[in-house]
Amino acid sequence: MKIYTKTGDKGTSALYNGERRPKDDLVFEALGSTDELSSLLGLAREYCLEEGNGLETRLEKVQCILQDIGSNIATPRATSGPSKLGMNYPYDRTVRFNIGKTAFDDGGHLTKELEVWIDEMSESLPPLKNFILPSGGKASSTLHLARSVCRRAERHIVPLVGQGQVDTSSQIYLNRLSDALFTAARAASKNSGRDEVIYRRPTPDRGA
Ligand SMILES: Nc1ncnc2c1ncn2[C@@H]1O[C@H](COP(=O)(O)OP(=O)(O)OP(=O)(O)O)[C@@H](O)[C@H]1O
Repeated sequence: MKIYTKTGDKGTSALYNGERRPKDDLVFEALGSTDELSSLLGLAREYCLEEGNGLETRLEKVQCILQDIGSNIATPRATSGPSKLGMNYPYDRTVRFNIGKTAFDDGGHLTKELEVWIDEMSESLPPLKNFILPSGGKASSTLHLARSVCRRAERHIVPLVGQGQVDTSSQIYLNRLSDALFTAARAASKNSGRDEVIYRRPTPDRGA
């Protein structure tokens, strides 16, 4: 089967439940920013490997989770049947994870994993006293870029969660992920032996 079906040429595309919407629908904004975030994490992973900072395994897991969040976004709750949403929808509260098919309810466990990772990394970082500018080598700067795209993905997902189209766990995970990526950027900077560049209030150059 060819990758180009040409069905998107008129500016609409399909969701996982078969529904077609214009490509500027919020759901595609959210899908697009999640996809962009995963692509950036792929680049960050390459730099992490080059710099030998050991962050790449965690980032790969995050990319897999983003894939699940993408499926969650692409399958609006109200207009999707159980065959698309998965076995555990409506959620079975006795089940620890409800990440069957396209439902995304991690019971807080994947988010907790991010918190543990943040706490571990923070232990060996100096306390934050200033604004940090995206900097600190290629891995660090790419992680900062990923962090800012993560926040855009969160902005896109918030209204969809508000409308009941996307699961709340996806939103909570993205919120924690931006903190994890910020901390990972700091850890990568430290590992590369580069000073964090901090914000200093700019003053006019002499003669200006
Ligand atoms: N511009 C876009 N931004 C974000 N997500 C998109 C966009 N276009 C498509 N998608 C999503 O990605 C999925 C795969 O993309 P694909 O390129 O096959 O879609 P298409 O443009 O509708 O089809 P085709 O490229 O074959 O004409 C789509 O089913 C849709 O959910």
